[in-house]
Amino acid sequence: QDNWCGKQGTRVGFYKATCPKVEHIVRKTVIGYAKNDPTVAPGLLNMFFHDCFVNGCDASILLDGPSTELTAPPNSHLRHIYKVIGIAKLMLERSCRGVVSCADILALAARDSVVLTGGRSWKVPLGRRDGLVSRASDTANLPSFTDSITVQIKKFADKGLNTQDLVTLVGGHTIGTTGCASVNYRLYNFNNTNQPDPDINQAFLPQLRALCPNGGDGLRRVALDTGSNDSFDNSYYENLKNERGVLESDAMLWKDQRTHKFVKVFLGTGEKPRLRFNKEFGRAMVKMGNIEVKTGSHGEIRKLCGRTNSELH
Ligand code: HEM
Ligand SMILES: [Ca+2]
Ligand SMILES: [Ca+2]
Repeated sequence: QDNWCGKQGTRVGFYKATCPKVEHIVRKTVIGYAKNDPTVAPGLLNMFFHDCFVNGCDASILLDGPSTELTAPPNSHLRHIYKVIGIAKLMLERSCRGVVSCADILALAARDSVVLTGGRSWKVPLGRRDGLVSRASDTANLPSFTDSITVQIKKFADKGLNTQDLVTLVGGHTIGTTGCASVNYRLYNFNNTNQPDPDINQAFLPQLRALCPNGGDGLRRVALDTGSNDSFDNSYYENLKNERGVLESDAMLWKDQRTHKFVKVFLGTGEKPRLRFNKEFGRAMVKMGNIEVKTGSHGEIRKLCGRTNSELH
């Protein structure tokens, strides 16, 4: 635990003197890719989460090579997202060589992705340094779509995030898709009952079955927020309420009192305090973005996001 510094490691405006164009360059790059490919914005957001939860927000997810995090199953749908960060890094090396970390580029790109899909912006504290290790096996502790609420709460608590942060951050599922492989088991033979998961809305079930046919291709993608997967809005929570959550871990948020109350708050029907999802999301992202951040003399500023500097010699 001594190779990272805690919460105060990052700050807004970290590159103000050394690379004033950093935000502009990252945003332009993200826009350039996202306008031709709807998987880019959700991919970048998902990638930032998977980076922060494994060895902290240190771009470990971007290191390439055999048995790195990127080769692990939870990240297999993110491989093509790597090039967006790679290009932004190339442009930044031209303007301000050796200054901006890949971890910070990913933090900015995740924010830009939310804004591009209609979410509210926030200021991103910067100053993360890039990590030196990336192991596929370390991704085993990422939250899974079959995790109970108790396990979900525990995994977030282990990273300093509370239950409200959990419900807020999983709201990232308002954009993007999942592979049918993470859904099929709910649709046809749930827990060896030969029946679907009873917590799926009866009218929604045939819709979902049509998208993920029995025995069909597990790589087929379906929206996580049905009807609104390209828009960063409240609809995800409406779907949870209507038993139209696609992942089992999402559907459980509505069933369990510990998380139910926060879903209700975002639907405007909960107890006080009244919180708005679009505002709370940015706040929770800043918190997630500070997980086990490396600063000072820890880590390095990579020259290429896919390789540690020592690998380049
Ligand atoms: C309990 C916590 C969570 C679980 C169990 C979970 C699970 C999943 C799963 C199974 C997928 C589909 C992946 C695939 O098909 O390969 C997914 C996608 C996604 N997740 Fe999560 N997730 C969680 C939290 C989060 C958080 C905190 C964020 C961001 C703040 C996030 C953002 C996303 C996004 C944007 C996608 C869509 C990716 C794409 O379209 O490429 N998730 N998640
Ligand atoms: Ca990491
Ligand atoms: Ca949505």
